[in-house]
Amino acid sequence: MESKYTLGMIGLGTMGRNLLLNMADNGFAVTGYDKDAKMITKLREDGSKHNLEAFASLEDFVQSLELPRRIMLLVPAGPIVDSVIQELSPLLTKGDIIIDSGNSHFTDTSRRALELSDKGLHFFGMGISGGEEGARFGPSIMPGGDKTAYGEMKAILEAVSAKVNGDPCVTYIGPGASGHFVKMVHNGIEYAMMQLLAETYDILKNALDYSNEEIYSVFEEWNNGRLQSFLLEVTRDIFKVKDPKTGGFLLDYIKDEAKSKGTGKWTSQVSMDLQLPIPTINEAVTTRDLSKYKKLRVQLAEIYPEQKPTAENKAQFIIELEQALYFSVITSYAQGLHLLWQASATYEYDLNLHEIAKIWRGGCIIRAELLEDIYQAYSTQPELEHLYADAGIAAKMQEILPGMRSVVSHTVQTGLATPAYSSALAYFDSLRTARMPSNLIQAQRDFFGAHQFERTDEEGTFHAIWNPVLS
Ligand SMILES: NC(=O)C1=CN([C@@H]2O[C@H](COP(=O)(O)OP(=O)(O)OC[C@H]3O[C@@H](n4cnc5c(N)ncnc54)[C@H](OP(=O)(O)O)[C@@H]3O)[C@@H](O)[C@H]2O)C=CC1
Ligand SMILES: O=C(CO)[C@H](O)[C@H](O)COP(=O)(O)O
Repeated sequence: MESKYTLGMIGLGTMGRNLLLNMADNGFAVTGYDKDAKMITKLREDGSKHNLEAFASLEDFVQSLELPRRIMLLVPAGPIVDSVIQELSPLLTKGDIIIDSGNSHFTDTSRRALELSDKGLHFFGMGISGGEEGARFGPSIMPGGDKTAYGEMKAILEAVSAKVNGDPCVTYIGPGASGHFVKMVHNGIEYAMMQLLAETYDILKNALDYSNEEIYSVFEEWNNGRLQSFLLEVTRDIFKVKDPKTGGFLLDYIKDEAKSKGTGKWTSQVSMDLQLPIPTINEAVTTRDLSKYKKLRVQLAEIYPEQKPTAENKAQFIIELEQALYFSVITSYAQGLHLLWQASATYEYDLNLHEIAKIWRGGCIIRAELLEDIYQAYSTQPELEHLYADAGIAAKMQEILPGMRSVVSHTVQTGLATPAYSSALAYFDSLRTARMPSNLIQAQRDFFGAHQFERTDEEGTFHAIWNPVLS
């Protein structure tokens, strides 16, 4: 068989099929393989219009590829990736490249890279964001790992990625599993923004008594300003979709129990391991989990009935709500980027935060107007530890802080649950506290467990006799 294809895709579902079509549109000769015969047929039908082929046999698929072979996986993350690699690797030649573009856990990626390098195969983990439309017309791409392999992929990735001001939304992220790590944190920020928008919907509906049409208009207006983002745009559009079955709004017929696939949870787990707090992202993960306790929530709603959280001055409240959302969105990015800052040092990823902000400006789910400011902040201060410390961001935070306090005060006073908003404010207030009450925690630990403490006026560790019974 003639080896004429530049890249082969395994997994022709939502992401794989669309990314392959994107590559074909960009002039690359590409081919696909899937264990599902329907997907092969579907791609073959597309193949008549594009420069691509699909194989039903893994052997034929592998033989059709030029050397070194570039094989991308877009199959469900987890054990399926291992089983595909196991089936595939005996068919490969030293120097071939496997690119895992799914949402794999970064520790799996580190392990797979080691296992495959023992066999002389290059492996790199690559995050892709943008969903179906992004994959088809231009995603944001986060490749990490083997730099030689990246060199072999660079031209294809730059061609298919989204572009902002002509710049491709792809960059070499760093060594090891850094690509998958950065994609995981991207998703953590995604969870926080989605939760904030859900809470905003709840506030507009319950504190302001807004209809779905009115909520659409508010989101439309905000999306024309500094809050412009892909997530606000799709959220806005949800408020005009009607249910063909009932004629009502589809949103009103969707169960209030949120699901997840794991990337948000992993972000929270890693942040705990690294002791780098990201409470707003954690709240977003936790609140999805809490939503599943529907029966308990219904029972407790009867025991603790809610008071009507109506806001008095609606015109003023809506201004403050826009400020509070902006404050919380800045905080979500700040937490994610702070986690990347810490991970870069701990895992020696050598991350370039300004490059990451740059490639998140287009194609991905968390693309937003704000990323332009974030990109500028990290461009001028590559060593910036925390976004809050940037002068431009600090000026914005100072201006919108009163609105943030006013909204959270209202929801707390009236019992409207806003876990992400509340945690964003508590995080901000803790981080801007020069002297925290943590001295008391240290005293408590030393009192009951002789865990020792450090003093403000002398180097060293100390233990005190707090309890005369033990003296
Ligand atoms: N959907 C999205 O918006 C995004 C998804 N991702 C990630 O991309 C990856 C793929 O997601 P997505 O495209 O949505 O998933 P899909 O389920 O739509 O597609 C996966 C495809 O892989 C096939 N497949 C499963 N096992 C094998 C195998 N052993 N050999 C060959 N093909 C196989 C599946 O077939 P079958 O259905 O018969 O099992 C299916 O056609 C996941 O890791 C996901 O988390 C990343 C960014 C965005
Ligand atoms: O990677 C993505 C976008 O960037 C996926 O759409 C995301 O994984 C969805 O996650 P979940 O199902 O946990 O909400």
